[in-house]
Formats: sequence, C-alpha cells, structure tokens
Amino acid sequence: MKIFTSAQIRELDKYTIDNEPVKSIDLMERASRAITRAITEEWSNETPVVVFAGPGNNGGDALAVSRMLAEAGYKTTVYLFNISSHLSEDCATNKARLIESKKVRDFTEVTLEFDPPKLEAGTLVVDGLFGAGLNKPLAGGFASLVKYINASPAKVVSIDMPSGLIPEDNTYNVRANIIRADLTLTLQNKKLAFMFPENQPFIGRLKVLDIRISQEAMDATEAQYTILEENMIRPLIKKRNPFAHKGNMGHALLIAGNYGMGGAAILATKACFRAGAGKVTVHTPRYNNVMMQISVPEAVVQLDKEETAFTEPVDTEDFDALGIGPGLGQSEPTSIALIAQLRRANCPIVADADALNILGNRRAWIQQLPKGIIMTPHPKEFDRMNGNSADSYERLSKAVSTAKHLQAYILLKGHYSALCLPDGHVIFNPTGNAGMATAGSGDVLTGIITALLARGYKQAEACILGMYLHGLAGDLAAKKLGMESLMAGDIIEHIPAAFNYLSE
Ligand SMILES: NC(=O)C1=CN([C@@H]2O[C@H](COP(=O)(O)OP(=O)(O)OC[C@H]3O[C@@H](n4cnc5c(N)ncnc54)[C@H](OP(=O)(O)O)[C@@H]3O)[C@@H](O)[C@H]2O)[C@H](O)CC1
Ligand SMILES: [K+]
Repeated sequence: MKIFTSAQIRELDKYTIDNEPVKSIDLMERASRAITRAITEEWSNETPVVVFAGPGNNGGDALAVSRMLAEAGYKTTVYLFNISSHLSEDCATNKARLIESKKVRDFTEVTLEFDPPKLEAGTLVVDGLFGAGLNKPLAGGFASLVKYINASPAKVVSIDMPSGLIPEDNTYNVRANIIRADLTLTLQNKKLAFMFPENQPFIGRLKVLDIRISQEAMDATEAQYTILEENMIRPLIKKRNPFAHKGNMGHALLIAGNYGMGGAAILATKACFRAGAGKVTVHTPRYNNVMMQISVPEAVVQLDKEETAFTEPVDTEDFDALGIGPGLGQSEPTSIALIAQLRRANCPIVADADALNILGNRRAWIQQLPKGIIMTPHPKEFDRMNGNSADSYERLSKAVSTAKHLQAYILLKGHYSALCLPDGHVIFNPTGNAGMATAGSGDVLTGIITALLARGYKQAEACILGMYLHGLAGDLAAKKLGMESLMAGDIIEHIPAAFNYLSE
C-alpha cells in the first residue's frame, strides 16, 4: 500500500472526480457511507452520539455521517464549528442536507460561544474536526475542545485522522492537543504519521476504508513511502534450482560474538542457515570455538587469533555476503578491525549492533563506508550514529538523507521497520509483533539478510524479504507461544513455516 501525502490525496481525489466521473459531493457521500457502516457495525442505535464537525471536508464527512446515523435511528447531537465564517463547499452542502433531512434534531453551528455538552461513559463521540488538511498544531478553542473530549469517559471515533494529528510531520506538534481516538476510520490509505509508535495512542484501533479512489491514478502516482504487502513479497522468492548444491546456494560469512556474547553469533548463524544459505562460516574469537561447533555443527568456525575479541579482518574473496556486528564488542582493537573489514570486503555487507555502535563512537568513519552497505540499526543505535532525534519522523528523515548521501540501505528497526533506500524511497514492514522486542531478535534478522544476500538477492530485495520474513516468523511463533514468552530462538524455529507460507 502506498502512503500518499495530503497534496497527493487532493490530486487523487481530483483525478477520481474527473475521470470516474463522480461529483466531489458524491465522493464525500461514498466516504461517509463507509464511515457510517463501520460505526454501525460496532455501536447499536441505542448509543447516544455526539458529533464534532470542523469547517473543511473532514467536517463535511462528519455532517453526512450525522445525517446517516440519524436516519438509522441514532440520537445524534451535532456541533459544527464555523468560527471564521467559512465552510468548504461540500461541508456547506452537507450542512444544508442535514438541516433539510430534519432527522438530526440537535444541531448547533458554533460561531463564537461554545458551551460543551456533557460527554458520558456510554456516549460515542464522532471526531470530524480536522483530517488530512490540518497543517499546524491546534490552538485556542479547538485545543480546549480536544482536551475536553480526551478527558471525558466517552468513546471516540475519528474520521480519517485523529484531529490535531498532522498527516506527516508532528515533530513540533502539541501532543496534548491531539484527539486520543479509540478507533480511527481512515479513508483509502494509511497516513505517514500512523507508522510511528509515539502516535499510536492517538490513533487507537485503525481501520482502512476503501472509498474507491481511482486505482489507475494510485498506481500512476509515485509515492515516497510504501507499506509492504504479501503480494509484493511472494514474487520476490527465488525458486530453488533442482540441481542446486551447497556450493552454489551462497556462502555467507558472519563476524560475530565476543567474550560473553557468543550467543549472538549462534543465533545469527542458525538464522542464516534457516534462511537458506548453502554454507555459513563464522569468524569468532577462539573462546567461542567449542560452543559454536556444538551449537551449530553445520557451520564452519574460523577462529580469530585473539581469545576473546574480533581483531583480525578476513579476506572475503570466498564469500558471497558478510554479516558483521552481533555481539561483536566495541573495544579499540575490534573497532580498528571493523573499519578495516568494512573497507576491504568485496561482497555485499550487513552491519548491525556493535558494528553500528562502533561507528556511533567514531562518526568520522561513517563517511568511509562502502556504497551499498546495509545497516540495520534500532532507534538507539541510529541515534548514536546520527545524533538524537525529537521523534520518529525526524529520525526517519535523517535516515532517508543518510541513505541517500552514503548510497546505503538503512533498515531502521521498530514496530513498522522502515527500509530507507539510496534513492530516497522508504518501505515499511507490517509484519512482526511486540513479543519480538527481546534479546537476539536483531541477530536473527542479520543472519536472515546475510543469507539472502549470499543466495544472490540484491540488497533491496534481501532487506525487503528479510524483514518481512523475520516479522512473519515472529508472528507465527507468537501465535503458538504467545508474545510474552517469545525468545529469539523461537523466531528462528519459525523461519521455515514463514518461508513455506510465502512460497506456497
Ligand atoms: N480521498 C480522501 O481521502 C477523501 C477525504 N475526504 C475528507 O476530506 C478531509 C480533508 O479535507 P480538507 O478540507 O482538505 O481538510 P480538513 O477538513 O482536514 O481541514 C481543512 C481546514 O482546516 C483548516 N486548518 C488547518 N489547520 C488548522 C488549525 N491548526 N487550526 C484551525 N484550522 C486549521 C484549514 O484552513 P487553512 O486556512 O489552513 O487552509 C481548512 O479550512 C479528509 O481528512 C477526509 O475526511 C473527502 O470527504 C472524500 C475524499
Ligand atoms: K478527524
């Protein structure tokens, strides 16, 4: 699913209106029918409804929904906020239709004074103040109204977006002045702001309603942001050659695990095999030898000259991909070996965990990274490398510009992991769950992506398939074991089922 900006949404509306053709007011009627249906599916007409409508088309939707709910027998109280004596054309038409229908008995147009109604526990508030057209934080009377609604025990359904939330950049928004919805009914496409964890308390449950915006126009509109869907993943999966042998199924090199962190190397190695690598060699400190050999007998263990740390860059001539960083440590000798390794590697690279922390400690080295490198930071690792960010939008913007500047692939991990491509596009991953917020989960992802690179997937494909597969394996594991008990090893155990599912 593409994520469109508010300006693009306006263009798409216009295209749909001109080409379907459908009148603008009829598109609003269609959207409002879908919203009304979604409300009536969840709340019976015994529920008292209070609607707050703004002056734009979000308010227009709200007025149409009020009429439809009233026609369906809901006792509906409606407030239209028209404080600057200007309503959008379709909002004005819906005001007239609402008055004409005579079904809504309690309609107030607020122009100056507003005496807020009592919002009780059984009441449903429909929030149609502002949607995709909001371009600055709410203030004054609207801010007070939002605070009043948020403080009430009533349930809140937001039309298209929680009012006060800006569709894209909320870095300088005032969070106290954003509606905290129980349910958001968004039209056609998710908005960028919905991808960020700090905005989840405003959105509540999210439903996307299809209002039949022109598919042709959506296909033709280039979007910077895309959310992965299963049908985009399936065609990526390479069929195994029936004549395959381990020599042509990719030889992965992992450099991982210092003293006390050998488990990270084991997890990455197992995941690498499960994700289909033909051979995996692990370069690790001598101390890990026995543990590695016993835990993953399938792997070749290549020992560093040091007992407890990685200090010796490796010739990558014989390898198809390199994964480096899980549990690596950040000592001086390891740091020096890391940068030497990154510079001399002549195969695709995934750098994670301590590899990134080392780069965070020595930011000047970041400029020396080879083009095409994949980095898989979680937000803290990313901030160590790029400085603190006020919120996820700012962090993502930095990741986008860094990926472009370095010509790198930055996979920013999170609830929706965001893959930033060298050309400025961002791909969000919808799979995965909170149970995967557990030690070693990132090591598994590194192993998976390294395997896919070794198998010959290009960087973007390896990241896309890798993050989707990782999340899906986590979802399957959580289904069986529950999120609370999920461990990284369980994700590895479910890679086969995830792969099978996607290959069906
Ligand atoms: N394809 C679709 O998704 C469809 C969506 N529909 C609905 O339309 C809205 C978007 O409608 P729009 O009129 O563009 O915008 P809003 O209703 O959200 O608000 C616009 C008005 O709000 C003013 N504004 C902006 N920021 C503030 C603020 N901080 N405080 C007060 N007022 C503000 C703005 O004034 P400006 O002078 O700043 O322009 C506008 O007056 C979408 O969300 C859906 O609900 C269609 O119904 C169908 C197609
Ligand atoms: K709204």
